[in-house]
Amino acid sequence: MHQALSPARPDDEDTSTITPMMAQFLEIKAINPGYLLFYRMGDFYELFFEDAEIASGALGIVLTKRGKHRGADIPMCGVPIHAANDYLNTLIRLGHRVAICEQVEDPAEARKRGSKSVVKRDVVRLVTPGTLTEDELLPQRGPNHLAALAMLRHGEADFALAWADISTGEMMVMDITAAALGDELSRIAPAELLLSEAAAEALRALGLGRAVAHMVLRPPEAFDSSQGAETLKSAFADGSVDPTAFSRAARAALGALVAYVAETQKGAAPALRPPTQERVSSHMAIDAATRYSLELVETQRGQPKGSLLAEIDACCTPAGSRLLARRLVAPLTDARAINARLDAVARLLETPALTRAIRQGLRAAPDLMRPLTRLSLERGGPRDLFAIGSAIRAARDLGAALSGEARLPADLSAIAEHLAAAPEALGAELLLAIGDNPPLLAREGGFVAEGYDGALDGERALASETRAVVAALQARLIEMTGVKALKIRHNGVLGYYVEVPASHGRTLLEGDFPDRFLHRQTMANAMRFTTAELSELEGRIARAHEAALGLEMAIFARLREAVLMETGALRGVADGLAALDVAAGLAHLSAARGYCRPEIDDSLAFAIEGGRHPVVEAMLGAENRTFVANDCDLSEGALWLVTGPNMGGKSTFLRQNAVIAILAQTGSFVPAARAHIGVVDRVFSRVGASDDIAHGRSTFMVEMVETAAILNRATARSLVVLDEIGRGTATFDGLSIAWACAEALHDETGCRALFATHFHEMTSLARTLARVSNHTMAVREWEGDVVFLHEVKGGAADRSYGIQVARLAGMPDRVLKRARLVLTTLERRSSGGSGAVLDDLPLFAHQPPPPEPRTDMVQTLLDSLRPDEMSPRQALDALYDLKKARDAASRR
Ligand SMILES: Nc1ncnc2c1ncn2[C@@H]1O[C@H](COP(=O)(O)OP(=O)(O)OP(=O)(O)O)[C@@H](O)[C@H]1O
Repeated sequence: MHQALSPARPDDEDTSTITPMMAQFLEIKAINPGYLLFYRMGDFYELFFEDAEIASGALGIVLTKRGKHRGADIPMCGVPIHAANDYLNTLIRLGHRVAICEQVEDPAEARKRGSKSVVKRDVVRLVTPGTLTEDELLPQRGPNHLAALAMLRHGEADFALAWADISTGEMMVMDITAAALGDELSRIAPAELLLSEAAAEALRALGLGRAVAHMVLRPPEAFDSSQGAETLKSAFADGSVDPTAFSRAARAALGALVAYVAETQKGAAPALRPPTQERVSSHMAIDAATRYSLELVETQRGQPKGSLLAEIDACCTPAGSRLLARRLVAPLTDARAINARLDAVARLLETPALTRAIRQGLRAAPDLMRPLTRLSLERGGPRDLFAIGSAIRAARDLGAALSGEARLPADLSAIAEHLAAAPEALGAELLLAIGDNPPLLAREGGFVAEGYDGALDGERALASETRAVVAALQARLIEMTGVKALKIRHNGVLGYYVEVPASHGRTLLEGDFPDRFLHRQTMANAMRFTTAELSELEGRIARAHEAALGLEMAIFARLREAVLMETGALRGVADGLAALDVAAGLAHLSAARGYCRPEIDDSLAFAIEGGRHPVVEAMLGAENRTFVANDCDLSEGALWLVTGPNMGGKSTFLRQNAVIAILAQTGSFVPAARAHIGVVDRVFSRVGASDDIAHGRSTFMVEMVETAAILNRATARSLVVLDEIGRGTATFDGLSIAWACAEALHDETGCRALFATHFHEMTSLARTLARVSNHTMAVREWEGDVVFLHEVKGGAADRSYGIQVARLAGMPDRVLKRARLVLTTLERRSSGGSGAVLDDLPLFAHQPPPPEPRTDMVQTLLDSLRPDEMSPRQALDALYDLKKARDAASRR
């Protein structure tokens, strides 16, 4: 958590020994505790004291020193302005927060106050992980959330979580219980979480002390609900937000969030949207362990590539990808809403030419929300205006293409309406006004297209006509002075000046010329003069430049204002584009991968025919291997016990069914031949457990904690997918726990469940529990090897084939032989009915294995020889091989 980085305060200082600049630094530093201070000096941001030490370590830049403070050197390091974003990026990723302190007056003004005076500086912005707006600093295809957690205590603690993506202006809020906090924090994945010390304490007590990497402690008063209501009222001065519509906790969370945004953006108003209220029950609950187990948005190694999201994301725009990511981690639970999304995908699938055209149009549509936010924060530039213009044009075209279609499903016609409302005139004006390849920032000018503004064109012409004017003047002066080598030149010190070779200098210093030519410099071989005419020309050009820049800035301001006036419509357009991109992307994916439309209703069905795992299928496809499709029917609370060898495809089968449920409720078609799913309220998947060293919990402990959570939270509507519960402890303990869990899921929860186990004893549950049935992964034995068919069939596995799998893995022969011996003994004993097999297991009566029969290898070699087909050379080689084999056998 963030603390003040430097305790130094100006009033602690002996001010007589510190320079005015250092005094200014310390003052600014003191009012921005917890931030690394980027202190602007010329073309650098400098950092001092502890900030410099932290930054030089984090950024790998040289730590130097500058002057002394209380007798000690002041550590310093600096980053050049032009590369500041790269350095900021690194610091923010490491969880630091940075205060950007700029010079806020012209150094000339400061000089007027005396030679020792310091240029006024002020913090213009606080950069924190959750409040980024620059494209270079933001994740391209994912959201960047800032969240605030408010906690009210009356008996039980009541929480509310508010979160926003500052770069797009979306803001959400949710009342939430302590039990649901972990799931929601992991779904929202805030880049930064604001909370009070008391709420942080509560999170720690819930085992969520590390649920968010960057937590920022705020004082308790930041979470005052009446203050929160006031903050909301003034942030949405148009009355679009009624604070009484939210609970007390929600007002507190929203207030803290909005106030922090204002504080970090230093009063520039970000284009936040009125908050949307979410309810925990409106989406399928997927806890952190399930998200991890199913590799929804990243793999278990933390890579986006290889995740389910990466596999199904066929979107053409970053905004579409962001929306898909949001939908995938929060699938819907309302069958009607899910079907509405599926209708849109189905319709686009039926009209491939339209879908192709839409996707092409989307590729030409730049991101709309991030430029809009930057403009509203006064951080935008011509490139943002141009992007908005292009997006409007693309939206109008797409809207027209959609509206031309008959009988559009509801979701698509809502999208078409949003797109048709794109402010056409504004879009056209922006594209007319801004020239090609516009710069990021407006300050240098040169971005308004030629022909857009007559007055601007006039000023520009004047500035560019300079060359001709100078040439004419030079010719006149040559004629007047008779000095053929006279030249008009320009430099930064003199501006425009006349230069003549030294030998002609005298000419201009005599007669009437000194009235006209003012001597300025004598060089080794030239003399320089200025003239009134040249000064006037200089002034005119500078004024033309200034006037052109002034006109451009006025045009920029007017266009920016016009864009901001349309914020509401543009948000609708952005939403429409993103939703269209998701639907078209999913239609494209379904066509390419042969997905089917799932049948979704409020029943308790879960019937999948020919289901596949999208990621494993794609991976196998890349190697020209085929995925074996499998059926699964868990309707009405059925529990499938799945046994079978390792590597047989159990984990894949378990995961694919959970993934199909999630995809279906996200509104996507699914990798199956047919799927009928009654809405699932929660998915729990524990496949491939890992230990949690960071929390000091062993694999077994993690598994037990997670299984306990499932038994406590699953309902009859849930889908539970469990892999090898109880394998991490002694056989009988493990078996007993697995047995009791299966019974509890069947008798008490009654949920739809897949339960994979290596305990073959459990298969007898099918005889006593009505909805339990046995299934196994088919294998074939061939010449002592095991071949996995990856096919799920009814019945129990007869053996586990562990030793064969170990052999495939390259386990040494000696060890395999010994294992076979142990296995045979164990099997003989247990089938003999003796309960106490453990005491005299061969584990404790280890005999070295009998030596290999000497002839084995020699025999094999001999058998393989075909003397009639051998050349003399091959026969000789075979003889050597035989001798070698005999020697090796006798050494054993
Ligand atoms: N249905 C399938 N069709 C084709 N190949 C498959 C199928 N299912 C799994 N495989 C292949 O088999 C490999 C092993 O699958 P999986 O990890 O699901 O096995 P497992 O039985 O869970 O093994 P373990 O118990 O050791 O974790 C996969 O990486 C994949 O290459």
